[in-house]
Amino acid sequence: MAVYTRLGAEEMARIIAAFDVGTLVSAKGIAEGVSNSNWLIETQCFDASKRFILTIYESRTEIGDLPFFLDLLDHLAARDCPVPRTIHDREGASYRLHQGKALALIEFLPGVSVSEPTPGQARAVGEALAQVHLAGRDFPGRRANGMGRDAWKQLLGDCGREGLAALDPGLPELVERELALVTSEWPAHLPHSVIHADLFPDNVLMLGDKVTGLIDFYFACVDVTAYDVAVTHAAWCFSADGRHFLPQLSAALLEGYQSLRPLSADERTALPLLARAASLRFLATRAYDWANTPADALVTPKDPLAFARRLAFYAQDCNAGLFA
Ligand SMILES: Nc1ncnc2c1ncn2[C@@H]1O[C@H](COP(=O)(O)OP(=O)(O)O)[C@@H](O)[C@H]1O
Ligand SMILES: N[C@@H](CCOP(=O)(O)O)C(=O)O
Repeated sequence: MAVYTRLGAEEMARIIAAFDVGTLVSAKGIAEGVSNSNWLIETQCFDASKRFILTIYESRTEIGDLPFFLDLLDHLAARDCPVPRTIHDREGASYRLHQGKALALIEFLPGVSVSEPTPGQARAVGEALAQVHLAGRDFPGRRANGMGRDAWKQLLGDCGREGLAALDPGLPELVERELALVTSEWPAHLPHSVIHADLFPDNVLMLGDKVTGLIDFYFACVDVTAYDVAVTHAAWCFSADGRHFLPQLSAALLEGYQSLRPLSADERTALPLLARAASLRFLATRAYDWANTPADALVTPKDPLAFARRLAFYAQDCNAGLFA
């Protein structure tokens, strides 16, 4: 469930009236998602019925970052990437403030998030990711990766050796070794670009093999481009529990990506390390949330060990050639 902010019907109608989208017909809270509050909004504009997503940004999204995220959506949409456009209000602003929180109205896109992707779907996601990387090249916005190496160190440090060992006795040693490795060998020389940084299946809307929407750009930033390929690989090419690597999905994802943006030899060489880094990043947030989510919270924390298993997989010598 992700509706943290309660809005009465009249209040919702006043919010929607600030946009030139017709009159409010219905507003349904959306259960999926964990970070922000989302509603599916239906309006009537002359004879046409229209749908939008209203998002109220909660504590994890900095208001100062919204121009980067929302301008990026408009930039990518204008270059035919399958991302939702932001609906600007009657004064031309991409977000508004409401009782101290920011809110935005976003184009509704059709499609569903798949939970057991096929190779055809993985290929399409690889293509869509490359499309974003290429279309983002002339985006002028800048945002550092707030969930980069320093953040992983902080989050994993906060968990402590005992906290990690409570999840799995071998975890402290694995984390210590891998954190030292990815920090000392981080390939800062590789090309940078705008990256999504969280392109999991639940952030991709699809109809059959077609990507109809890439959503949830709220970790987007400028970072090593191939790191985004590694994040997407870790997110899509394993069973959800991380126990099984799915080689057909891996081949299809990389093929789709490279059909639009071929990886350089240096990027391919760095991908095994970047995949270990990507696994650490999600292990870090999940381990932290596992220990720190209050028991009565309306959110189910995600399993950190699913990413510890991916990390152990990518770290095996026999898998170093995975991206060759
Ligand atoms: N533009 C959109 N079009 C259609 N559905 C959307 C759109 N944006 C979000 N959603 C729906 O809202 C849910 C939560 O959105 P998301 O941005 O992932 O929230 P959170 O940031 O809380 O994770 C998605 O799983 C999807 O069902
Ligand atoms: N994709 C991350 C969780 C990020 O949450 P989101 O709802 O904002 O996408 C994970 O799986 O750990």
